Amino acid sequence: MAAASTTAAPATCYDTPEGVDVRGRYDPAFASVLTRGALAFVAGLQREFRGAVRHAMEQRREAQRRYDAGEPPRFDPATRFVREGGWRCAPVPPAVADRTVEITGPAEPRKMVINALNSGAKVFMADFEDALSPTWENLMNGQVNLRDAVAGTITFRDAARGREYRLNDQTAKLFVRPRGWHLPEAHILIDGEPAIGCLVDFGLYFFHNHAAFRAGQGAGLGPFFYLPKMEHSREARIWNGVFERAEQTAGIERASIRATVLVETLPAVFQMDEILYELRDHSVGLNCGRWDYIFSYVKTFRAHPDRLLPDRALVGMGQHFMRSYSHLLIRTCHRRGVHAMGGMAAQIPIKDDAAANEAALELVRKDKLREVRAGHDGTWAAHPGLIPAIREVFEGHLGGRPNQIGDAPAGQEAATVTAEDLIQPPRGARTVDGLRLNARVGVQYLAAWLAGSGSVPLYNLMEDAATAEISRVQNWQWLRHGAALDAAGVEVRATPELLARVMEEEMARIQAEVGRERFRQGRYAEAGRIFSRQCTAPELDDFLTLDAYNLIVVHHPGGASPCKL
Ligand SMILES: CC(=O)SCCNC(=O)CCNC(=O)[C@H](O)C(C)(C)COP(=O)(O)OP(=O)(O)OC[C@H]1O[C@@H](n2cnc3c(N)ncnc32)[C@H](O)[C@@H]1OP(=O)(O)O
Ligand SMILES: O=CC(=O)O
Ligand SMILES: [Mg+2]
Repeated sequence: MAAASTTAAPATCYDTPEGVDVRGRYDPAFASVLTRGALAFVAGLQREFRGAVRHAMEQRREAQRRYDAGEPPRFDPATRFVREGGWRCAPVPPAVADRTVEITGPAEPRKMVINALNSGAKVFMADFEDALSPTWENLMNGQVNLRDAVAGTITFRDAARGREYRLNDQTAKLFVRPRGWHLPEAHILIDGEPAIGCLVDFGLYFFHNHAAFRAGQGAGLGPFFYLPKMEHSREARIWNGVFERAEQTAGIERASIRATVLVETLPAVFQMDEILYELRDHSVGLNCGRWDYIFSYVKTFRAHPDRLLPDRALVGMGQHFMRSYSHLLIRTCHRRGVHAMGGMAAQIPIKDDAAANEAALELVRKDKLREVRAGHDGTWAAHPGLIPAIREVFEGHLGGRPNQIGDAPAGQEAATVTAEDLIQPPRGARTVDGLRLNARVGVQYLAAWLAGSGSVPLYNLMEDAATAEISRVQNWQWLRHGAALDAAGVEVRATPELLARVMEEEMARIQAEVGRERFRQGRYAEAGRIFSRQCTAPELDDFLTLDAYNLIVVHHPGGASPCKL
């Protein structure tokens, strides 16, 4: 037997519990969050809840079969007692009573996390979802960033600009958004199956941060979360179970964890009371996730030619179905004593054109004024440069109060919102220019996502997975139903041949805009092929990011398993 070495060799693989295999690249920083204890916690969650998640995903498919057959989403007669009951959610945690402006952004890069926490917003929603491309590097760096942020030790040095980043004395409160239920985490296998992505995001973050968060940011409560893309209250029930299990494991009081659910699918708007009811001890409100909501409208009505959307740029909060959704959400939240959060205006600051910048800011102001007047308690900002204007609108309206949860409803409109209002088709023109813009934006977003960036500025707007999805499914819908499109006064049909021509021209335009070299080195050609295939697929892919996920999975033999051989 060889003599044992006196100096221990540095670890090069993860220390994993029974049944867990980590296939992502080894990195000592990642190993500091992928500890044996944390992985055992994630595995425990997966083992307890995987059956319920599988069932919920099957129920989504079953519901879609009904929508395809002509039955629209509706309020469930079986849960009328929940909608009509006089129950309320747990009181709002004092630490987050004021959520007038929430900045959002990906959990990686590190500099952005520091900027968001220092931005002057009340809350920072750190995103593992729409704004983050779920590469192994992004996810694990994101966990490291958040751990250091909660500890208050996060710093960053931008060597090229000679700039140091560190936290201010006053920072935003942290909410974390894990991925949706549908996304796997292929770099971590549990009992031979890919882990459920959101349980990895939630589990690692909760395990490492619950104590520091409650002692610091949460004033005894927390951690706080945003929960995306749910379609039914049974999915909220699973989250509630996950929270209870986490609280028990950590030995902290029940109802410590709090979460805001994004109402961003059409089926979920008919389930808002039921979702809040399932999470009533863990809830801190609902949010109007407008971009995924529009995406979901197309998905839900994919089989119905009488539900075609107009050009993407025309589907705003002014459309009747969107206004109805926002009013009903506000009324529902306030009846139950929690925040009704507004959504994201897509405009971002425009650096090189003062007039265009002022026009963009004015659109953001108008959007926020509509929200606060309707009764929203707070809203989202995509960029730190928007925060002063948004604060001014919200704080001006609220006059020093942290929220308007207890106010009388702003109008009668919400009291009379019907199922018909919620699904009324949006109005406006459908054009070949709209088809083109969808292609140009969809391809550039997908190229960025494949290269690791999940939120990008394109044509002076913020684009993320939710906005890009609208571009994809709208083109698919128009082609699927041979929509009549306006081309400078001439009507043309949306066909695969038209899309092929448009794609060729738009790919050339993208190359001209980004430059030949960047185009060649980027993943534009690959993104173009994927986007064309998705727009012409006989069956609509459920998610752009699910279809493309395999292209960003990188398995490393130096992960955990070889060390166990
Ligand atoms: C549909 C939904 O789900 S919406 C929610 C999900 N989407 C998002 O969260 C999008 C968030 N926003 C962003 O990612 C960015 O603002 C983008 C990609 C749109 C634009 O980013 P950039 O091109 O870097 O903007 P820009 O160059 O103007 O940035 C200026 C500074 O602001 C910082 N910044 C910009 N946006 C943010 C943000 N959301 N959070 C923190 N810092 C930010 C940049 O880091 C940069 O900092 P620096 O001066 O220290 O270098
Ligand atoms: O997540 C937010 C949305 O609009 O989608
Ligand atoms: Mg969304």
